[in-house]
Amino acid sequence: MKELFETLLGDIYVQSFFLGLILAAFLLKLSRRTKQDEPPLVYYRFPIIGHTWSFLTNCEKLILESREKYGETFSLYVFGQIMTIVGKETTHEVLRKDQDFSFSEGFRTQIPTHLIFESDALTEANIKIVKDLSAEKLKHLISRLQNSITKAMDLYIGECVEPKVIRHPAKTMVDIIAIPVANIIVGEECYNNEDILETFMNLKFSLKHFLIPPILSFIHPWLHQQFITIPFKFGWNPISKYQKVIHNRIKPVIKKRLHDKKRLGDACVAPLDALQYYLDDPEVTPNLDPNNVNYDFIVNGICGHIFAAMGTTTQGLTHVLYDLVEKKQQYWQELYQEAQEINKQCNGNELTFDDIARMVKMDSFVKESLRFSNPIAGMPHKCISKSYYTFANGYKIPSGRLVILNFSDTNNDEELQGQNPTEFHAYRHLEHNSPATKLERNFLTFGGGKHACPGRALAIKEIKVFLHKVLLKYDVRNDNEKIGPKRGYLGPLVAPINCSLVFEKRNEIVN
Ligand code: HEM
Repeated sequence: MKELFETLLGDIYVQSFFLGLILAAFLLKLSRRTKQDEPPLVYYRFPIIGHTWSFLTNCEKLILESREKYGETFSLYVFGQIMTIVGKETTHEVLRKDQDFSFSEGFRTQIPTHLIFESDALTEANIKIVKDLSAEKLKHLISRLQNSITKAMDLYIGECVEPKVIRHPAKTMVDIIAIPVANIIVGEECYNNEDILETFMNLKFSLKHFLIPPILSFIHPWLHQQFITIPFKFGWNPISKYQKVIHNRIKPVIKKRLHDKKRLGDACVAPLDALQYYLDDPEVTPNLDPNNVNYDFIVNGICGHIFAAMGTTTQGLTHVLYDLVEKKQQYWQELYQEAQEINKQCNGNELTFDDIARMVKMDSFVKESLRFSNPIAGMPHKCISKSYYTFANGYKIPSGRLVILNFSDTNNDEELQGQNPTEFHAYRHLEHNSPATKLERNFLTFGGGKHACPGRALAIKEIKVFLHKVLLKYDVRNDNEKIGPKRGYLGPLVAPINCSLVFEKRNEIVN
């Protein structure tokens, strides 16, 4: 009895200690104020809740009104933490100063990818691979890219002699894009296996468990971080199933490639894909030992590529496709003519790199559509300066602060975008001779500075080739012309669109 009493008492001490801590954290939050030289903290009525509710339910209004009242740089209090929102003037300062702001650190506060498949060495290796594939080597990949896109379209859209309703276009785009991306990442020998393609299609979705509202951050953001990483402490890994698939498929390919290299020496022609970089490039895999290959490193590298490439490209492609269908009256015929001319010039044969470069109207349409698919505010960057950072506008923020880019401020600005910035004008970028891959102050889809997306040229080529083929082969319309796709936001993010599309084979004969 005495022992039980002592145990309970012990527990009570421990419980009171933690309760006390939580209470202290709450009280601290009640009196939370920013320092004088910090960006202004937008007024809020309810302590603790701060701006959380309006951030989730009407972010557009909150950001617009705060910007009008407090200026270009201001802070909000969301889910128990102060975050600083920067507008068009300061956005590029944040993107440029990679010593002071880190997107990967900011992203990790939402999804702890670093605990699953990332390490600094691997991230650097992957950036190098993508930069190389998406620039110099891209010319040599065009043929494979379009063959695999054609194959994927045949498989998931088909001939459509009779009208075919595609109920979940976003899912179909994932299925289609998985094929060319897998081809370029894991190579021709194994990309076509069903389990590999499923891995490319689904890996990203297995991380959705992390996208829970950070309720514990109301007490302290650290608690939410601890909470989402608890499962890892018990050995759980949401992508282990996919890591196994990749491991089993690439191991025999790697063994054969290394064997061929040993046997043939310089006469061995190295395949062109991301996988080969881990075997050939000392900057990617220093001290590769062919007799003791570090498969985990390569498998995790491939998971990193899938994570970076799949969701972004398919989301972009889905938006562009919906825009093409929605703005059919205005643009379809003109874009179809451009596609037809290019198709005639290449005699209906494979498109070359230059043919794709000639799709200038399509390129501008894609860029405008990607601009319109931007969130209201996003790309959280964590301030990683030693103690604080002073913006060019004089405001100071402490290290650890999350800085969010106000995309609307850039996208709605007439000086940056030209006339009527909030209206969809497909050829706005063509008029300024600004291709979709070009990073400029007025286009934030691919970020900017040293860490700007290195895969953008590849992604844009995939999207353009796919749409070129769609224009030539099909007529596409909304399943329900009257309703059309519903567009909106989920908090600051663009809500996924879902509206069935009908594909029907075109009557005109191409060529
Ligand atoms: C439409 C498609 C895509 C979009 C919208 C997109 C967007 C982005 C953005 C916003 C960033 C962060 C940029 C920054 O920090 O300033 C990024 C980084 C990155 N992206 Fe993409 N991306 C796309 C496609 C791809 C593809 C196809 C690949 C790979 C094949 C890729 C690989 C990467 C990598 C490796 C990084 C990290 C770069 C770094 O930290 O230095 N992306 N992407």
